[in-house]
Amino acid sequence: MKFPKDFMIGYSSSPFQFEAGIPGSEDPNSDWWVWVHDPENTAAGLVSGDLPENGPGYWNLYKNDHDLAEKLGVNTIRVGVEWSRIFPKPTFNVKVPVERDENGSIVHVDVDDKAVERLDELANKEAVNHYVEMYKDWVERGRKLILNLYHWPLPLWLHNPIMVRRMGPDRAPSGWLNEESVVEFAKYAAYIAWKMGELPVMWSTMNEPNVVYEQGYMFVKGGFPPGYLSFEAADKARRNMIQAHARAYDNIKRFSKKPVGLIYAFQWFELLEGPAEVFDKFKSSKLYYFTDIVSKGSSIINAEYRRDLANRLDWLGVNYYSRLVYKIVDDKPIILHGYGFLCTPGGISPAENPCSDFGWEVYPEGLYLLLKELYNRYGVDLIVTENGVSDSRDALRPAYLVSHVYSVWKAVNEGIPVKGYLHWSLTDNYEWAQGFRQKFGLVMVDFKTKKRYLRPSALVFREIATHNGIPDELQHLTLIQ
Ligand SMILES: OC[C@@H]1[C@@H](O)[C@H](O)[C@@H](O)c2[nH]c(CCc3ccccc3)c[n+]21
Repeated sequence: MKFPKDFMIGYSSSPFQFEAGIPGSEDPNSDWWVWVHDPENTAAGLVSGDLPENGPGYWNLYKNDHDLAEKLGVNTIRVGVEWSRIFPKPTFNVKVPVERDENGSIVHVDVDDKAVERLDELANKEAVNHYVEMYKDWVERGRKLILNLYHWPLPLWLHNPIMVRRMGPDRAPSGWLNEESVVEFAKYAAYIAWKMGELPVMWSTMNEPNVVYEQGYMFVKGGFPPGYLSFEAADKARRNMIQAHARAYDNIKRFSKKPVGLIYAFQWFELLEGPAEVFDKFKSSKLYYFTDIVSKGSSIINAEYRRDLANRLDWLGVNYYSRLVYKIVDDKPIILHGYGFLCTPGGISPAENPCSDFGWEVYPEGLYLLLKELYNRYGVDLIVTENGVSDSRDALRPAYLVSHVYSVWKAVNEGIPVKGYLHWSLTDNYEWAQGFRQKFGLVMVDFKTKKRYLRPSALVFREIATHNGIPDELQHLTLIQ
């Protein structure tokens, strides 16, 4: 079972979860930083109390991890740049032309050469140069880099989550709830494309915008900032993030010819029983809303076509971990516990699939079904930009890895243009509100010594990467045929 010769195999990471760990690498200027250090959040059990400054230390140890990645046969990594490191101070004063339509939507932001030069004066040059140094180290090994501009933290001057939680979004810097975030994001995106355009083979504007507004304003028990329950706020954040993606897309294109995509949190939505047409409508409105709009310009809910939002998806990053299982009762979708993300940690689902330490059901079939559905819906190149399992004993991961790679291979073999498989992740890292208790690494990290240790799955991964597919002698591990 071989992939095409230029197939991308590797891992994904994010700045906030991997960079800090060695003294001097801290970035205290983001909403997530203050959020996980907030004593009230810790006392309330919203966050774990673990701190990112005790993390894997990629900011300083990047050469070691790149060496390790090479040894494991990695040819591509998806990484990020932290907005709050680049612009620790507000960029509002760099004025750029903004055009609105009759409804006040931001349809155009024009960040030109003069504007990026002025942003360059505001930028934290030490951070900029360090990112260039880190990522050049990888690219100069003749390997590929995919650069994602936003993976959840916002600069404090844009979003103060403690103030929002205490005083409400109208009397605090409210992040994605405020339309100015659209303009500031477009400026930040343009600046990075101008400054680092030579490094990546492809761009992504955002990682999982849906998780940011769902966890921040709806499922507020998950411990995401600002933990402010409001469906209206979730809607507003979603609207602004859609616009921010589109305006960033336009401005990256001014400074770079590389493809610009979006990395999104998908689950396989499975219907156990009930009318399929009701379920498909539900899926379109829930799962495909954001990507429908940035590819087709409209969605099942927003039928009004937005030319300024359409055709802004050169490629689609698919983050897949598990499924969500529903039944339809009186035309209403009811989610079934025990399956998918609602499984019991360390338990077994009703379908007899094992569940991870995080309580996520192992369901590799879902990745194949999802890739097929996404290609039929959007017709763009796909990359599995995240897939992995929280598994401290490495008991599930060998079969999890081979089975999901098999699902990708099956899709590729049917002509679906999946261009890569990036595992989540190379090393253990800081799992947001969960801190260090979830272990997603192929490689274990001793967070006291920062030493890295290969889990057995790292060797399984190496066999797959160096073989560029699943070697015959590993096919017994796949849970699916
Ligand atoms: O939870 C593992 C990883 C995170 O470490 C990544 O930063 C994030 O991109 C990511 N997304 C998902 C799937 C969606 C999800 C997010 C948060 C909580 C539960 C599910 C899993 N993960």
